[in-house]
Amino acid sequence: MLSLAKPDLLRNQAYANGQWIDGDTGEATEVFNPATGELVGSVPKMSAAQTQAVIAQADTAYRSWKKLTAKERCALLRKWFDLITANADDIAKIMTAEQGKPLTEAKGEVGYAASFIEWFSEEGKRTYGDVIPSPTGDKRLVVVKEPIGVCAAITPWNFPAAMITRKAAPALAAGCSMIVRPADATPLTALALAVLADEAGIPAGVFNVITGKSRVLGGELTTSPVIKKLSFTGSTEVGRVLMEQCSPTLKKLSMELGGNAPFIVFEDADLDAAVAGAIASKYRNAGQTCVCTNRLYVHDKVYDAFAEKLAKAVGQLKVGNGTEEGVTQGPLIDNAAVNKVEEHIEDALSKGARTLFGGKRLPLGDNFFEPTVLADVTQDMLIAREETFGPVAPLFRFSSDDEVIQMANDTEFGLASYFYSKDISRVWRVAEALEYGMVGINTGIISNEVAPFGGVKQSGFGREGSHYGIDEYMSLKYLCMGEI
Ligand SMILES: NC(=O)C1=CN([C@@H]2O[C@H](COP(=O)(O)OP(=O)(O)OC[C@H]3O[C@@H](n4cnc5c(N)ncnc54)[C@H](OP(=O)(O)O)[C@@H]3O)[C@@H](O)[C@H]2O)C=CC1
Ligand SMILES: O=C(O)[C@H](O)CS(=O)(=O)O
Repeated sequence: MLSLAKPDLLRNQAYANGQWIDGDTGEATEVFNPATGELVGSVPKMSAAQTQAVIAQADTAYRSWKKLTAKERCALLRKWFDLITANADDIAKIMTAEQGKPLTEAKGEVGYAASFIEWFSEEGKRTYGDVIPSPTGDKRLVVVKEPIGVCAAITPWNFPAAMITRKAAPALAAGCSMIVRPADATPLTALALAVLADEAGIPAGVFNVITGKSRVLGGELTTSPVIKKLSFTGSTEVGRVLMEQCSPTLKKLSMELGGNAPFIVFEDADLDAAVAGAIASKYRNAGQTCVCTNRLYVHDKVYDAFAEKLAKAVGQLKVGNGTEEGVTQGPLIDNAAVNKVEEHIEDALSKGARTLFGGKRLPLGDNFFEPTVLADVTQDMLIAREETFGPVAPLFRFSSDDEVIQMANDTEFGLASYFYSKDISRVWRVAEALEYGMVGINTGIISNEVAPFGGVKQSGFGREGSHYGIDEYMSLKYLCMGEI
């Protein structure tokens, strides 16, 4: 049993229209600790009819919520931010129990999640429109921004708090209501956020967390004409399905999908900095983030030195239960994730790659895998084309800028990319040539609340965070006044 300072943060009911509710299917989804296999909690399986009722209630709530001033809405968001910050330790414990990430990372994610609420509690007061100089003397032209309406979010298990607030905060700040359907594996963190939204005084029906079968609830959220916006974070495959389901009702969409990030080490790179950046980018959340480095391209002249340094640094990582002191890598989310890691490693080795470190499951539990470094990896291997979503760093060689840019761009994905070089001319040339939504230059960590997060190509579209993020939840209205 989790030891929480605020035990009522751990819920076994869904939260809708300001009420804690059971599912009318009479069934529940159990939530298990990926490190120990222990039961952490359970959540109800709501029905399609219940989901439809939540959508109707969220529509009613939206019509009142949008009438508050931005300042009034943002004051409530600020209270939510303050409560999350005050309860960060408890939320982190719940997150580590259901997702597995080390407590230090979980605490960091709670701060990251709260930062979106803080940011949009400020941005919400700056949704400025335009006054346009009229082309004719008898007219006056004005553009105003308006909340788009009832919104839905379908979120993944890898960031159980931040992927929710990165969507709910701008939506609520803009004057929308929001229905979140979190992943079955990690619903408890989302429900803890709902406890605090309720305590902050966010009105009933404005922020809702529903639980149940993804296809059943997602089927209602994507097809209801009342839902005007869907924001999804997850795999590209599912993103395509949801986009198709949303098309009859022409919803506004944000799609934060899969990645295949290149990490390029040029011959003039600071190798120690590059190793630190590679560790940060590759092994965060045990490699289970969409912006994790998936391929490392190292110039021939520094390949051996970098490989040796990286393997040594990876050997310092401590794998274990996220609640243990000093653990830097927890378990993967489930056995399927471990199987995918093994498949990528076995394929690479069978085609000529070498293991520099790791490469095996750990006897700590079903979902633990060694942080791994592979050498002599080539573009024909699975690991070059598919997102591993696990703690494996494959090293590729290159000998020229043109060659590595071609290899880095040789993917259907375009989310995050990284490179290390001290040559300012090369920095600009490579940054402009990389076909990605985000480029980390001499850093492996690029995510924050003030910058636009998102991708191109098959990594999706739309931007989250930054001053762009709130426009995803608003629409423009043009007022044309004649007879002046
Ligand atoms: N671009 C980004 O920011 C991110 C991208 N991803 C990508 O997602 C993948 C890993 O995350 P993962 O959670 O497994 O991704 P999935 O796409 O499988 O799941 C994401 C969410 O969608 C739900 N879902 C799945 N199928 C459907 C459906 N048919 N209808 C409605 N909802 C559905 C899942 O529910 P449930 O799990 O309960 O079945 C989950 O809540 C990787 O490819 C990763 O790169 C992940 C995180 C961030
Ligand atoms: O879902 C993810 O992987 C996150 O978007 C990555 S980040 O925003 O935490 O970097």
